[in-house]
Amino acid sequence: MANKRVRLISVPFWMGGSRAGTELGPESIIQSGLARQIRSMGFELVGNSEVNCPRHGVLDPKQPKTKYFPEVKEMSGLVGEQVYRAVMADSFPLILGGDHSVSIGSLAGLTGHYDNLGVIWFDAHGDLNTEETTPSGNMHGMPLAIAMGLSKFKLSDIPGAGPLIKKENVVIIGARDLDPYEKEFIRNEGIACFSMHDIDRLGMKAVMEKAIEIVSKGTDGVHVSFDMDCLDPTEAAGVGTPVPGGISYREAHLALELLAETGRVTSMDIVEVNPLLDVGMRTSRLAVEMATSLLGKRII
Ligand SMILES: NC(=[NH2+])NCCC[C@H](N)C(=O)O
Ligand SMILES: [Mn+2]
Ligand SMILES: [Mn+2]
Repeated sequence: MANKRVRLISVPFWMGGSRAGTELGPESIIQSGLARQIRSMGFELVGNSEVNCPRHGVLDPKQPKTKYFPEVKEMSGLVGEQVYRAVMADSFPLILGGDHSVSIGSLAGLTGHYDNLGVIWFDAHGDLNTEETTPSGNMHGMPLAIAMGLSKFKLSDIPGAGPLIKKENVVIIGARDLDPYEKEFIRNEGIACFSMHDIDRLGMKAVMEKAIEIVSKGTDGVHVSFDMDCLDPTEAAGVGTPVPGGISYREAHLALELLAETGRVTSMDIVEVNPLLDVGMRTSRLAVEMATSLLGKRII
């Protein structure tokens, strides 16, 4: 990778998933050796900051379809600011969640700089729900919809955010638990979604080649959003919404190694690690491996 400066941005936030534990994710990932490993790969760690996001919230019974909305919005603004600053200082933002609503902030900050950002969304889920379609009211099921401008709450409602993410610049990888509206939307809008079926059928190498082609076409940056629940729960148990039949350890490494080789990835977030649900620190350690693989770590 060309950019040798990495900035770690910790976001201890849980309210997008309405379940405590993901606020402990960043600390646990760092404790698993992330900074040391990044440095030993020859990167300069230019910062390691924590976003001062809301830690507690009160559920508003009148807003069951957008739980903890004020907190999610506040967090997104704060994350966006730090991500934007990192990009402007010519460093690679590596954002540690937190639940997946953290990516609303990542994308707000990134679009402040990139006009035509490509996004690869590794996830068991689509995260394409809106306040109209959500089965849970949990906002970690909505970030991709918000980023594309499908919900009432739009990326552009966050100060500093730039243009919405374009549908043709998005690729979802690892999906296996989509809600009815999400399926319909993916089909009707022709969103590139490589489900577990596609990974089984084509193999991860072919899937990644197609995905890379899609996010590279005409884009000025590529963001990788890595929801740890894309992985099989036997590898990554420490997530709030595990779904059987996920991406294997080797498939995940291959995917991220192929992305690293392109030299086009400009930012990453790693989300949904919940140390309270983990087996030891396995999921956190795996998160470190995912990050270093994307940054270019190789076996030989
Ligand atoms: N980032 C996640 N883990 N999202 C899970 C979303 C689950 C479900 N689709 C929902 O909207 O509630
Ligand atoms: Mn997700
Ligand atoms: Mn998920």
